[in-house]
Amino acid sequence: MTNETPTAQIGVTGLATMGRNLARNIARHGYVTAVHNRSDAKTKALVEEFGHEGTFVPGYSAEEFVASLTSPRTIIIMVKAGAPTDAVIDELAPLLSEGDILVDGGNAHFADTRRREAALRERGIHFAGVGVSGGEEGALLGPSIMPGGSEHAYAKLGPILADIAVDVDGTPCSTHVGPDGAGHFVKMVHNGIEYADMQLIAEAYDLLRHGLGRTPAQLAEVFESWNSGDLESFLIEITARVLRQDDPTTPGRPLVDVIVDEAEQKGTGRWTVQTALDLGTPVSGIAEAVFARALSGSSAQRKAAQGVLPGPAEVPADAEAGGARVGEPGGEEGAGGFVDAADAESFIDDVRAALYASKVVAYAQGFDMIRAGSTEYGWGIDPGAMATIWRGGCIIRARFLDRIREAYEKQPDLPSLLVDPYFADAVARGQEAWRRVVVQSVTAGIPAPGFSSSLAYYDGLRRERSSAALVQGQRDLFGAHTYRRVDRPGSFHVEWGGDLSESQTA
Ligand SMILES: NC(=O)C1=CN([C@@H]2O[C@H](COP(=O)(O)OP(=O)(O)OC[C@H]3O[C@@H](n4cnc5c(N)ncnc54)[C@H](OP(=O)(O)O)[C@@H]3O)[C@@H](O)[C@H]2O)C=CC1
Ligand SMILES: O=C(CO)[C@H](O)[C@H](O)COP(=O)(O)O
Repeated sequence: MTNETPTAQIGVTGLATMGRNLARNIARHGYVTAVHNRSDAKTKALVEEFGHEGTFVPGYSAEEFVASLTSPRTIIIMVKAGAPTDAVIDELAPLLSEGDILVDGGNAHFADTRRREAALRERGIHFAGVGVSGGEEGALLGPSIMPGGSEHAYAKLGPILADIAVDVDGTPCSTHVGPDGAGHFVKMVHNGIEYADMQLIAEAYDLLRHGLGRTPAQLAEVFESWNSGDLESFLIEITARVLRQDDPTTPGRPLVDVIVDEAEQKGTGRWTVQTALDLGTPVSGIAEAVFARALSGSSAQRKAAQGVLPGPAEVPADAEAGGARVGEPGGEEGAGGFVDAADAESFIDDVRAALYASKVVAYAQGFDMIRAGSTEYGWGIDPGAMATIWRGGCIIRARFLDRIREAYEKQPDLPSLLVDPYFADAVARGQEAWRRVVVQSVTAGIPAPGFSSSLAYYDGLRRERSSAALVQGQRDLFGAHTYRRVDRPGSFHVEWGGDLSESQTA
């Protein structure tokens, strides 16, 4: 324990990729920053390498770290989600006093945040679950921040977070989301949308590669051109960078062709889908993205199916392989694709339209889920404010978030983003192309679950009658589960095993 007078205005514990850069960002903004990590090496390295960037106060034990902070203390935890976060809270909480603010900036499950907030509130400690997005660079230069927790905690925390968040058009990408788990809930949905967006871009790439037989570097140009239109976004920008990159060990061989084609996941996309199932919100685009990652990783099943399950007979073998066999350079422009060279430009336009429309569906589903979560937990989340803070800093930052913000500003109770006049018109203009792309993907045997499920969702929303009437009839027949009628209120049942008369049950 140190006897020195505490000087640090804020502390960060957990100095790996995110915590280290977040601490540097805070210190660069003039805050005296206490830093601590379970193992000392990271603390020492931070102070040695970046000590000149601001005023850091290293703490080599939890006691020393806490003692270096002025009261009421504010501490940001930036460690692995789950048990490590609980371990850090358990170590810090006994050292804290009433009125101190403990912030979890990791990717915690919102239910854990609710539990932790309730437990710490009983001890007079304000616990704030804060979503942070932007990766390593964002943490340093300005992330998008989704703070949850009490108004009291936010009154102290808000100005610091606004200082370190990225700024778009004079507005910081940080705003109070709502109490207890609201911030981590919104961060989880952000990540679910991230999964969907990445899956859709990957499908667009797959279709273009196999449809046109172009090299990844040639496709990088397509994505670069898309990035100056309505698809402009961080994920499109980095897609072009990845596709342009050669294997550092073999110049001329595209990096994307030597990366193992099994997508990993830390869990936030899966949590989004699990939570959506509980809330009854159809986030089919996000679910397809999670399942596509799982299928990519089902190596035993994939290996067993290859060479056993046939693809479409009329598609040239070259197009199925897409000139993308590991170790081979990509095909020449127009060679080996399933699209005629003369139709290449219109195919590219169609894929762009399908990507845009599917992306609108993914965001529409994500925003529906935020509304459902907010209603369920009484958080009072403002969807337009979430679109505003996602415009910069985060992984899903995109030009069209401005349009989403405008849509919710005009109509805060918008039933679906898809019915906002701007998006309804944009999707309507692309829907024929979207349908053509889904048909082509099916015909060519190239899976595009994101494109096709988003289109099915769109059709499911817009059709006046759905096939669910038959499902209700089936449920009533086998289980007397009853159905509602279009022409009368109440619940009804048919005597299926008897005289087929209908009775009203409620
Ligand atoms: N990486 C990213 O792009 C993003 C990450 N996040 C989230 O931010 C948090 C930090 O992520 P990241 O920087 O990548 O680091 P990691 O998720 O890899 O976590 C490493 C840190 O956790 C600490 N830690 C692990 N177990 C324990 C434990 N039992 N007790 C105390 N400390 C422990 C490590 O300490 P030690 O050095 O001693 O091992 C280290 O400081 C995570 O919750 C992550 O999900 C959020 C947005 C983006
Ligand atoms: O939180 C993030 C960005 O906002 C991380 O990048 C995200 O956790 C990556 O997730 P996964 O490893 O599951 O793809």
